[in-house]
Parts: sequence; structure tokens; C-alpha cells
Amino acid sequence: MTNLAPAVDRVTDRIIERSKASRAAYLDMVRGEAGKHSDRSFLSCSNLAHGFAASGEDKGTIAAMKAVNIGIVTAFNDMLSAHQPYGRYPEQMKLFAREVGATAQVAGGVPAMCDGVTQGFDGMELSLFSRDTIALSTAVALSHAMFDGMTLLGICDKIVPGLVIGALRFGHLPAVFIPSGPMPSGISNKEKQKTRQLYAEGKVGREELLASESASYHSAGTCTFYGTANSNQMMMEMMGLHIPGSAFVPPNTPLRQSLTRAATHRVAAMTRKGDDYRPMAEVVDEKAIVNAMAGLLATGGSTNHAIHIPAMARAAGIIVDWQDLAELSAAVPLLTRVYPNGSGDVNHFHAAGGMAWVVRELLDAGLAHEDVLTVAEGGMRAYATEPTMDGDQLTWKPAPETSGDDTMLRTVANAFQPDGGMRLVEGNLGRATFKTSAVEKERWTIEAPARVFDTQEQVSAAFKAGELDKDVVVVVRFQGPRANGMPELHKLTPPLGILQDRGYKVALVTDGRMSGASGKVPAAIHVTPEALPAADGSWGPLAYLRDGDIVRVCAETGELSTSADLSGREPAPAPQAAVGMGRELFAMFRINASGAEQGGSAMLQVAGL
Ligand SMILES: O=C(O)[C@H](O)[C@@H](O)[C@H](O)[C@H](O)COP(=O)(O)O
Ligand code: SF4
Repeated sequence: MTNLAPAVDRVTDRIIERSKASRAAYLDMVRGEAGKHSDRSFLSCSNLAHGFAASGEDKGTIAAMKAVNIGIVTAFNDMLSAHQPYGRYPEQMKLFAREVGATAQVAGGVPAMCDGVTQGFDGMELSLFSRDTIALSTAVALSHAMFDGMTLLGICDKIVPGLVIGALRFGHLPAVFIPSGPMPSGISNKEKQKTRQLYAEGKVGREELLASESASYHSAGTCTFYGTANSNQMMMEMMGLHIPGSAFVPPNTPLRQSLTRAATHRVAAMTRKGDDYRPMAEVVDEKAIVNAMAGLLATGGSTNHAIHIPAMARAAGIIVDWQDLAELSAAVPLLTRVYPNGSGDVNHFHAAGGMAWVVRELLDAGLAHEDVLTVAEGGMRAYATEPTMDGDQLTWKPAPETSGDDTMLRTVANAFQPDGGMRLVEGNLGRATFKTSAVEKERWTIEAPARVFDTQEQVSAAFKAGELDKDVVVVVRFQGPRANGMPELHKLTPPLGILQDRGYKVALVTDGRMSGASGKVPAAIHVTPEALPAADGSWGPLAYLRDGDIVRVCAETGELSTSADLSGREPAPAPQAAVGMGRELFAMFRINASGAEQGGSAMLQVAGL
């Protein structure tokens, strides 16, 4: 085993030390649950009868209490192309479970928002808190306590983080996450972006735009850009919660079905009923969280994980912050360029060597922990292999020795950037995330007069009126968790990209989020503290900014500041909380939300996690 890189060792030790009390409390809770609820023997006859009444041919097996019963938590719906294949999974998984003398039941469903459907509209203001809604729904499903193990069916943005958070609170059970795979590649992302910019300039109409979008997002499976959904799949590999190499195998293929079968069999083999008990609580430890961060940085993954990783970690009693991420980013090189960080998509990435390549490179360079418990036998090294069919047998082969495409996938020794895709920028405007992997290096430093907006619609109107045709730092505030649920402002990418293409120096500064698919335009996002006043009445610095203030964003020096003297200024009036599209129902999530760096969660904050 390779010696760990000093930064990985240092950050891991710091996280372990910082988390000592909270991690011990978490593991005590889990051990207590394992004693009380690790199978259904504590349930009453009436509870049990209700629990297996509709289980058909599995009833006798479940009632006999001897066989493993697997709980399936599913995020199936027709809205997410990535989740649509899940509709048929439970029936298949019941067959697979019976193959090993086990049973499976759908414990419950969880909601799933497609950020692509809600992007740019009111529904996007529910997106971040849909993660916690998913965690709560996962707990409701598993609270039936009929299960010896659990399988989680979810892929996209807030769904995997929500499932991880919810399942961790049942961490006495073994867990395997089961993806469905990316859709076949459509038109190139560059073509898609070009048509979008032409539409934003009024040079093509909705008909051409819809044709282009539909040629990109064209069938079942995960969208193929490397956004939050596919960053989730990378993380599940890095955390050892997938069957190795499951992340990017296409849907509706024999290999995909074999991986789903293997996942079902694997959960059945890891319960307390057998001799290889692997509770999720022990798989997701500090080293697994560091491995997830290392994978995120090495692949230029979604900035949303600067928020979700702290939240998932807290659910396991582990406290991480943006300084941890920044120090790892300085040590973990960028090994991949997948759109929006390059031109190829996840199908090309998978074909070029994929996650097996990334894991091998990170392990061999000591940039990820090898001595971790995973759901696979063989620990983290097993994830440096890729699954394939040998006849009808599922088998694994080592990652390729040479990259299938070195414009997309490289070794540590020949990385695209010596550091990871994400930087911390901070100063008198707060702390923020800056994704360097998707922005040309000459745009990492922008200093220009600010134009300050309270909504993304105001930005679009100013763009259309030609008011932004100059060097400008576009500030969009009151977009934080407590203000309006911290929506993604991804619709700003085309107009700001046009300004950039016109030769202007442009940057975005916001307490909101961007899509994992956002790129091209330098952006300091997740600004914390957010503009809206905290519970103690203190306003975030963005609330005091005015048009014309000089703002400097610099990913090289890690700076986010203004030369304006904000002292003595009155804050801008905060917008009223919106109603409609269900947003009023999420007021309790907004009022109690923690800052983005702590995970942006009312649920975790109020639970004291
Ligand atoms: O974080 C993400 O990855 C995004 O939320 C993504 O899931 C969303 O669907 C984008 O909006 C897709 O990009 P387009 O909107 O450009 O299609
Ligand atoms: S990747 Fe984004 S747009 Fe695609 S299905 Fe998932 S949530 Fe929807």
C-alpha cells in the first residue's frame, strides 16, 4: 500500500480529531439500534402481519424470520430520465434476492426533483431542501424496521445525498447504492451550448432550441454531462457504496442487470445474519469522506458537493469544512476533463478508463485511503477495476494501463492541473467556492465594477437591455438557503458566457448555487454568510454592496473582496419570501437552515448534527 500524501494524511487526522465526540455519539446510536432493531424480531405479531401481508410468495420466508429481508428505498419517477429505469428494478431485485434465499420488499419511495426540469423557475427554490425531504422520506421508509439490509435506488443531484443522510441514521444496516447508468450520448455539449447562446442572442427561435435540447436529453438514463448526478456516482464508488464500477455502465444492458443482481446478493451477504457484517455506519467513516472529496477534486466534480459532503458527513457524526476541501484541492491534481470541464461526456470518460482509472491513480499516488471498509470484498483497490461480462458471468478487469483519451483522462504524473477543481475564495465579502476546473486560467482573476441584483430575472433583463456589455462582476444576492432555498442560477451561464465571448471580463458572485453542469464563467458561489440576515440579525456583506463598487475575485490568491467601504451603509431591503409552487411549505427549512459550509440544512441543524 502506498504511503499517504501528507495533505491527505493531515486533513484526515484533523477531521478525525474534530469529529471525535460527534462520531462517537453516532456510533453509540448505531450500536444501540443494532441491538434493538437490526432485524424484525422485536416487532409484534400485528406489526409483522401488516409488514408481510402483501408479500405474496415471500410471505412464508419473511414470517419465518430466518432469511434476510432487504428493504428497497426507491426514487423512481418519470420526471428524471436517470430514475425512469428504476420502475422495473424492485420486481427484478425480488427475483435476485430469492436466488440467495433472501427476500426483498419496497420499504418506501422518496421524492426526486429533476433540476433540469425546474432549472430557472420557481420549482428550483425547492431543490436544495428536497435533499432533506428525501432524507426524511428515507427514514420513514426504513422506520418499518422489517429489514436486515437496504438498497438505495437514486442517482441525481439531491437524491443521493438525501438517501445517504437518511440511510446513515439506520447505519446499523448494510447498504448498497444501485445506479441505473447514463443515457447514450446525444449531440455534443458544445453544440448544445452554441444553440443556447444563439437563442440568448435572439438568433434562433424556440423550435431550434427545443430540437437541440431534445437531441441532447433524448432517452432514459442519466444526462451525460459531469454535473451533480454523475458526481454522485463517482462519490458512491469512492465511498465504497457501489458494487465496483457500477457508476457509468449504460442502462438496459446485460452488464447493468448483472450489477443490480450482484448488489442485491451483496446486501444479503453483509447482514448480521451472516459472518461478514458490514453496517453502513462503518463503511462511511472519516476516510470514506476524504476519499469522496479526493474523487470530487480529481474529477472536477460538481460544486454542489461543497454543500452536500458536509451534510452527508454530519449524518455520520463527521465534521468537515471548506478549509479541508481547499487543502485537499491543493494536493489532488485534476485527472479528468469531462464536460463542462472538457468536451467529452461520462460515456466517453467510462470508455477511456473511467472510475477504475481514477481510483487506481489516486490509490497509487497515496491521494486516497486504501485501508477502508467497502461493500465490495477487496476494499478500495477493488474499485480500481471495471466490470465486464465474460459470457454470462460478471467479472472485473484491471483499469487500462494507458488512457483511452488523454484529452479527457490522465495520470497523476501528467495531470491537467496540479491541483483539484475547486478553490476557496474569501475576504470582506465572505467565503465562497470557485470551480477552477471549468474556467480558463486567464479568467481566474477578475476585478471590475459590480452590478448588484436581487434576482436572476433582473440579470437577464439587464443583459437584454445591453447594460452588461462591459467588464463587470455580476452580484446576485438573497439567493442563500435562508432567503429562497439557494437555487441554482445556471440559466445565467449563457448570457454571461456571451459577454465573455464578446471580450469582456465577467464574473459572478452569489450566495446561491450553480449547476454542476455550469462552467466557462468564473463564479464565486455559496457566499457565506448569505446576504439575508442571520437569526442574530447580522446581515451578510453582500447586502451592503452597491452598483459600481469594485469587486475582486481571484482563485489564484483565494480572494473575494471589495475596495468599497461598506461600514456605515444600510443593507439593501431583503425581498419577501415567495409563495406558490409549494415554496411556502418549505419556510421551516429556510428559517432554520445552516450556512452552505455546514451543509445548508435545517434538518441537521435543528437535530444538533
Ligand atoms: O447540478 C447539476 O448537475 C444540475 O442541477 C443538473 O442536474 C441540471 O439538470 C442542470 O440544469 C442541467 O443542465 P442544463 O440545465 O444545462 O440542461
Ligand atoms: S442529471 Fe439533472 S437533468 Fe438529468 S435527470 Fe438528473 S436531475 Fe434531471
